[in-house]
Amino acid sequence: MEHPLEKRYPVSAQDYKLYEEVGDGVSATVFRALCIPLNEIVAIKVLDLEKCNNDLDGIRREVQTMSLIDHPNLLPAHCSFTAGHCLWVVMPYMAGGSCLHIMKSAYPEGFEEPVIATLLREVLKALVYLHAHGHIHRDVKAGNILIDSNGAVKLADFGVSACMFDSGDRQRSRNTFVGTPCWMAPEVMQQLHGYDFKADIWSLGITALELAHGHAPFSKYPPMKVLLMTLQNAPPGLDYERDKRFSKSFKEMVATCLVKDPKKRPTSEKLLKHHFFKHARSYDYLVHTILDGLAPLGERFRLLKTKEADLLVQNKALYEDKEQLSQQEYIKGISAWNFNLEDLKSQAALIQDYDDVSNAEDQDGSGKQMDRSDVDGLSEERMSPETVTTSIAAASPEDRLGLHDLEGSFASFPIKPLQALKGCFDIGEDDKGANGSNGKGFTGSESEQLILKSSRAMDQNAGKNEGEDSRQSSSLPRQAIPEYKTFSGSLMPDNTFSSRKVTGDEDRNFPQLKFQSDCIYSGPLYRQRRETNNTDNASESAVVQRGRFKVTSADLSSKGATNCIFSPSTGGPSPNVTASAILPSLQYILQQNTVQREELIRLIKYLEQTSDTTFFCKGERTAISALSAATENQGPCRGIAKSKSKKLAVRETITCFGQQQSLKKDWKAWIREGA
Ligand SMILES: Nc1ncnc2c1ncn2[C@@H]1O[C@H](COP(=O)(O)OP(=O)(O)OP(=O)(O)O)[C@@H](O)[C@H]1O
Repeated sequence: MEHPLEKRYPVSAQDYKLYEEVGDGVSATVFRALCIPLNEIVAIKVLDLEKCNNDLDGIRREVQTMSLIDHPNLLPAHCSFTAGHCLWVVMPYMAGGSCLHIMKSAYPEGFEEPVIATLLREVLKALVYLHAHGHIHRDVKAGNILIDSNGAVKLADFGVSACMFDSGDRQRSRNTFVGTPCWMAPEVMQQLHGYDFKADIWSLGITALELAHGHAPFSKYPPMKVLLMTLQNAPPGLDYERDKRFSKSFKEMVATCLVKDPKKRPTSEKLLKHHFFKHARSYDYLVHTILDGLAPLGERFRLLKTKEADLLVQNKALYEDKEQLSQQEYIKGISAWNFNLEDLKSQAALIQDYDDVSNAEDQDGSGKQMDRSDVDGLSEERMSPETVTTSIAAASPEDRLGLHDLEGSFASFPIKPLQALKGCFDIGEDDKGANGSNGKGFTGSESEQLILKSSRAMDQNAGKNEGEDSRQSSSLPRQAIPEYKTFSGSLMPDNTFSSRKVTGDEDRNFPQLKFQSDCIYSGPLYRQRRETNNTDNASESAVVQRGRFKVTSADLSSKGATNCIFSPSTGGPSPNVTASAILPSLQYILQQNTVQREELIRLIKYLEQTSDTTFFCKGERTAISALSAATENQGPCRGIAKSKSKKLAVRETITCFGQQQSLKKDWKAWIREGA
C-alpha cells in the first residue's frame, strides 16, 4: 500500500533538468537538478556504468542501502534509474555541501568546538541507527557529512558500507580491507580478526580531528605510508599544547574513539552519551555559524576544482619522482614476496618526505612517535612539535620512519603490517600477467543483508516499500563481474572460483573450487576515478588523496599468509619466520575455510530445495523468488521476511554463487525489465 504522503519521484531522465556540478567522487559526478513534475530541487549522482567496471558491487550496495535507510541523519535515495549507460541516483539536495568542502572554502583551519559537537552528534545518531541495524558505514569522514540549507546534517556515501549479521551463535565480522586510508581503523588494515562497528568509531575519531584541524592526520601522505603510520604510531589525538582552544571533554572524546584495541572503544550509543555532546547545538546554529555567507555550492565547487587543479600542477613535479620511486620500491619488495625485514627497511627508507613531519603530523597532533597504550594521560605523553622536529632532525632515515621499531611493531600484530599491505599491490605490473586469467571474479559481500529499517518503520512504510520496489529495485544494478579486477568479500573465498563462464547445465553445478592465489585486489590505491584503471596516475594523487583501498582478507588467508610463511624458492618455511608468527595465520586460514564450508553447505541446501534449476542462466529474478521461498524462515534471512531487504539479501547470496557471467549487458537488460 502506498504511503499517502509519499512523493513519487519520476524514474526517467527527461523528468529532470540537470544544472551545475556540485560534487564529484571516486565513482560519480553529482549535479544539482530540478525534478520537473514535482518542481523540486534535488541532487543527482550520475555514475557512468560503462566506465565503472571495477566497482559495480560498490554501486549496487550503495543504491540498495540508500533506498532502504530511513533516518533523518542518513542521506537517502529518492529513486534511481539508468539513463543511457549511466545510473542516476536521485537524492535530496544538500545545499551546504560536505563539511570537507565547507572547510576547504571557508574554514581551512577547522571548525570551532560547538560546531564540531553539533556535526558529530548528528553523525553519531546516524551511526547508532546503522549499527543497530547491523550495518557498518566504513567511510565516515568530513567529505561524507553533508549539510542542507536548514543546517540538517546527513551522513552520505554508502559505497563501501557493509552489513554484519548474526546467524545463530556466529557473528560475522567483516574481512574486507576497505575505506580511505587516513580514516581507516588499524584492525581494518590488520585483517586478522575481521572488524565490526567499532571501525566506524575509529573513523569518527579521525573525523573529529579532521573537523578540528581542517584535515585528517597523515592526510598529506601516500596511502602506503598512512597505513604504516596508523599501525606503528600511537593513535593521533588532540594535543594539549597545540589544541589549547579545545576542551578537555573534546580531547577525551577523541581519545576514547582512537584506541587501537577496538574492544576498548565505546559503542556508538555509549559515545553519544559522552559529555562532549552536551555542547552540541541546533541546526539553526550551524546555519548561522558556518553556512551564512557561503557562496552557492556549485560556485564553491567550481572554485575548489580550479584550486585543486592548480595545486596538482604545482606539486606534480615535486612529488612525481619521489612518489613513484617509493611506491615502485614497495611494490617490488612486497609483490616479490620479499619479507626480509632488512630489505624492506631499505626500501621503505626511500620514502624521504618524513622530514616535514613537523608541518604535518604534528599539526595533527599525530606526529608523536611515542606509544600510548590507552586514552589515559593522552597528551602528557605527547611530544610537542618542537620536540618532534628536533628528534627527527637528529635521527637517521630509518629512525625518521620509525623503522627501527618495525620489527617490534610487527611482532605485536597478529598479521604483520606489511603482510597486510601486500594485498594492496596485487595489481602491480609484475602480477598482472599472473592474474590475467583469473582476474575476474565476483563479490562476496554477499552475506551482507540490508536490515536497515526497523520493523516499525517497515510496517509504516510497507506500502512505500512495495511502491518503491519496482522503481528502486529496478534500478539496482544486478551484480556484475568487474571486467578487470576481482571483488570479493567474506562469504566466499573469492579466489576459489574458476573464471570460466557459466553457460550451460553442466555449469550450473557449483563453481569448481580451485584454490588459487590470484588477484583479489580491487579498488584504487589512490584517488582515481573509477573509470581509470591506469595505475600510472597514482602519483598524481599523492597530494589530493581521496581514493579508497579495498582488499579482502582472502588475500591474506589464502595468499598473503602463505606467501609470507613459505619461501617461494624453497617451498619451505622462511628462515626468518617463527612458529608463533605462523600459527595465527594458519589458524586464521582454518577458521576461514570452516566458515566458508558452512556457507557452502547451507547454500547448497537452499538450492536443492528450489525446483528451478535454470536460475544461473535465466535471470536472477527467478532465482530470487525461488530462493526467497526456500529461505523464508531460515538463517540469516530470518527477520526480514516480506521486505525487499529479504529479496536483496537473497539476491546477494545468489550472486555470490551464480554470477560468474553477469556481464553488464545482462544486468542492464535486467534493470530495464524492472526486476
Ligand atoms: N545530495 C547531495 N547534495 C549535495 N552535494 C552532494 C550530494 N551528494 C553528494 N554531494 C557532493 O558530491 C561529492 C561526491 O559524492 P559521493 O561522495 O556520493 O561520491 P563518491 O564517488 O561516492 O565519493 P567518494 O570519493 O567519497 O567515494 C560529495 O563529497 C559531496 O560534496
